[in-house]
Amino acid sequence: MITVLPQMPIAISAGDPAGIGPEIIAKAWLQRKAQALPVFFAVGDSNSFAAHWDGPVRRIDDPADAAQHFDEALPIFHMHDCGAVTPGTPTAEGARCAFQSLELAVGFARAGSAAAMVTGPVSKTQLYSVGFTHPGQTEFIAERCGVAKNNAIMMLAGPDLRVVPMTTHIALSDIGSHLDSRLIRQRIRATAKGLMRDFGMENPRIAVAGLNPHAGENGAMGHEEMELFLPAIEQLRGEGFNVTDPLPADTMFHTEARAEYDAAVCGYHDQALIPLKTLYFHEAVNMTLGLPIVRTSPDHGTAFGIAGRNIANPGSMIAAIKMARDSVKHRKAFAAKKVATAAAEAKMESAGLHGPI
Ligand SMILES: NC(=O)C1=CN([C@@H]2O[C@H](COP(=O)(O)OP(=O)(O)OC[C@H]3O[C@@H](n4cnc5c(N)ncnc54)[C@H](O)[C@@H]3O)[C@@H](O)[C@H]2O)C=CC1
Ligand SMILES: NCC(=O)COP(=O)(O)O
Repeated sequence: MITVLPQMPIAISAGDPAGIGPEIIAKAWLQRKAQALPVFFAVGDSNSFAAHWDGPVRRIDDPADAAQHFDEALPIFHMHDCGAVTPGTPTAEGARCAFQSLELAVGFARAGSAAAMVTGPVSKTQLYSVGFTHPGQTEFIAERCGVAKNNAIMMLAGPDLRVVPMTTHIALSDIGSHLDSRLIRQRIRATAKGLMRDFGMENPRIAVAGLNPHAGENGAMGHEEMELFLPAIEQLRGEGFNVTDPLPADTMFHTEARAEYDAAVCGYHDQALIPLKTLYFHEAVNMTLGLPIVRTSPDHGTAFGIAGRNIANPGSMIAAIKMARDSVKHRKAFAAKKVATAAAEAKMESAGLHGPI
């Protein structure tokens, strides 16, 4: 007899209840069939969804029940009542709710009761005001997963462009003191490994953006490229990674240039995110590489200014759900390949075929 296992759902933290998170999750659910989306459930206060949407919801208290309701209603793992929600007007109670839904969704993914997690948009200002001490969700999730923050990579991915900021949510004036050769090596190495594991690439091509105009113009416009970037790049090439020299950042994002690499590793947040969001705002996904779990997110924020008006575009949320699903598949294939390679190695070993000929 064939046992049909229930579909493992994806957990989506609702984000700030006063932002567009609940609306885009609901709109993604409405498009579940047209977009062939996998089963997912929201994690949050089911009442806060009612402030944005009057469609069908079903409270669940076990992720395993999401699949049986998904056709008829949006499954919501209801945490507790988070107070009155006015779209567009964030509150401290709402921020605590967002924090808690994030924590719960990480737990579901870590426990294996969700196949992956997608995070709804949160406001950093709001989270900081209720005691959130991490720069962003990326670092929080990394910590909860026991991953050093430098090995958790924020990658934003659109149809033909993936970007990684080596420094994330810090002031421009602090970038110089954060960037060193070790961080550059960690970021590039983890990016390449993440592309292999989460995107099924064999030998990813990494383009490195110089920090200074014209990538420093041989030291005339800055020394970081020669003193920090090149030594790190040389070492990574020695380890077998496919990495460019630092490239002038202003000319590496046009159509033909993008075809030359699989990910652009950039010095700082806006150097990476401006080209990506300009090209693909409603299609791009924020994905954390280097975690034991799969985590994706829409590329945009809470958009308080349009919350409650039913005009939020769910494109990036839908892309985030699809990317999470695809990444789970890639990870399974990657793990299977590793097992097959290890088995072949063991066979060679036992047949005495290893060692010098
Ligand atoms: N992944 C996350 O949780 C992120 C959170 N944020 C947070 O969001 C808050 C607001 O940040 P902003 O810089 O204003 O960025 P934002 O992405 O919330 O909004 C920027 C602009 O894009 C529009 N917009 C955003 N998403 C949209 C959508 N799905 N459909 C239609 N229009 C959309 C907004 O109305 C606004 O005009 C901040 O507190 C920030 O910390 C920002 C980026 C990512
Ligand atoms: N600008 C990207 C962003 O804010 C996402 O950060 P995170 O909360 O996913 O770490």
